[in-house]
Amino acid sequence: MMAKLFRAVIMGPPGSGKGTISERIAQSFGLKHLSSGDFLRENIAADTEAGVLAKTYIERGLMVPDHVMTRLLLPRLEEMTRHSWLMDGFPCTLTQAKALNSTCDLDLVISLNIPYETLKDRLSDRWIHPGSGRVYNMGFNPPRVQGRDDLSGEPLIQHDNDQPEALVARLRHYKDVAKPVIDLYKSKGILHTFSGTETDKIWPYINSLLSTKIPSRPETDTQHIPLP
Ligand SMILES: Nc1ccn([C@@H]2O[C@H](COP(=O)(O)OP(=O)(O)OP(=O)(O)O)[C@@H](O)[C@H]2O)c(=O)n1
Ligand SMILES: Nc1nc2c(ncn2[C@@H]2O[C@H](COP(=O)(O)OP(=O)(O)O)[C@@H](O)[C@H]2O)c(=O)[nH]1
Repeated sequence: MMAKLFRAVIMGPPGSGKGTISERIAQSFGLKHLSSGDFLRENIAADTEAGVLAKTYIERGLMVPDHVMTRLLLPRLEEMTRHSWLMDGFPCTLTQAKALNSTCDLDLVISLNIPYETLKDRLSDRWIHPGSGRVYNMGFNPPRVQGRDDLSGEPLIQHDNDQPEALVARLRHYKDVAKPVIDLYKSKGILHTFSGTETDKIWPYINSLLSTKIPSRPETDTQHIPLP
């Protein structure tokens, strides 16, 4: 158990490597990786009231409204009183960031800055294991057996909104809504931006930054936990 709890957020456009880097951080530093997208999908699968509502937006390629996101996520974060965590995919908007701010003090925000062409290439080749949120890429980190998750052997899927037609609008939207969030974290002095086209080249910088902030000893029970 770490002496001081550590709260971090990772931001970046779709395909920027938030999930991939979050997994590495979780493994190296023992933080819980919390994924808002996985949490939404679980709520949808479980037909919860918020999940049913969220689905109507996600199906249309829209962002889930702030009040639904905060109602879903903040109570879960408030319960995480004994763990250090890294939140991936939330906050997306200034309203969400302000709501998160009133719940907890963040120690650090990582922002990924990746060129559009790179995002497009990666996402058209992204495969996901829906049960766990594990992410593959046919070139970068292919599954051991094509089309199957390494651990469960279950089939992998692709998201429709990862295809290039949907991506331009998603990226434009990300830029618009993320700008004030990034400015907020910059003004708080907790923003760290990393730019590049390869996760393996960005990772050492993130790793060394975090090494100065938290002990690099993995807990035994970490890795990716979708929020319950
Ligand atoms: N704060 C958030 C996080 C997610 N979503 C919705 O949930 C979907 C799935 O979330 P996630 O898995 O984080 O997004 P991805 O589509 O995988 O995007 P990314 O590539 O950034 O991971 C998003 O497309 C969006 O509709 C949202 O509205 N608000
Ligand atoms: N080719 C390549 N693919 C990568 C790299 N980093 C991540 N990916 C893949 O790109 C896709 C998007 O990464 P992901 O972590 O899901 O990004 P997120 O949308 O920001 O969470 C996934 O299929 C990853 O496996 C990289 O450096 N090179």
